[in-house]
Amino acid sequence: MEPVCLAAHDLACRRGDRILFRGVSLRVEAGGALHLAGPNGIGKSSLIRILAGLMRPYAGHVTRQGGVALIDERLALDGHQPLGRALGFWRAIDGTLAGQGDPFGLEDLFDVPVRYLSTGQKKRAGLARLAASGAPVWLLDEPLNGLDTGWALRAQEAIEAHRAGGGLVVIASHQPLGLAGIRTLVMADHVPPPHEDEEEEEDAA
Ligand SMILES: Nc1ncnc2c1ncn2[C@@H]1O[C@H](COP(=O)(O)OP(=O)(O)OP(=O)(O)O)[C@@H](O)[C@H]1O
Repeated sequence: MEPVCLAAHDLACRRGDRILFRGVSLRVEAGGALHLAGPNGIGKSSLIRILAGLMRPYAGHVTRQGGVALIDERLALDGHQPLGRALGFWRAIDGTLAGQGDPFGLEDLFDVPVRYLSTGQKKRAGLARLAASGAPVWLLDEPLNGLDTGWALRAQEAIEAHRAGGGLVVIASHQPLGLAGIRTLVMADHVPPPHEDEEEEEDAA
């Protein structure tokens, strides 16, 4: 079995003229879970994008072992396709097989165009695509947003099953999470003091 691990060393993130965070190091092994916690705008989504390799860090580096799957507020499914075909498109690209059951209760919606799905149904569709991707490293940006209580529990059960199967998860969430042994990265601990940005500009000049 291929090794599965996500690690980051001394990451800093700059957006516009602001350093959002610095000194973020983390390591999540197979079966592990890490919660990114902090208020709106602190940089959780930015960190997830850096971990996914979609954004370059201002400093530091990330190492990934194992394929990565991401969900965030952008639903990567064609809104004009019926849900069944939209999910099938990705199954063909990801090279995964159909017939993994219907853990997100979508079968009755397969003929409905993706754009007509409700917020929670869209979120379930995103989770179904993620689960079908076969990638061991899950990066989840607010995965429970829009889900009712029952589906939020089912989503967390799917995350636990993924971990039990040797996957790992990093989750940015404002919702309480009931995942066994999950660690928390408090983003507020990594916000630079005010005016540090300007000092940095002077150093660079
Ligand atoms: N392209 C950009 N250019 C400049 N600033 C940006 C850009 N994208 C995001 N930001 C800023 O970076 C900060 C962090 O945004 P981010 O989305 O990472 O926060 P977050 O912790 O995920 O917030 P939330 O809890 O609201 O989802 C915000 O102040 C945001 O306005």
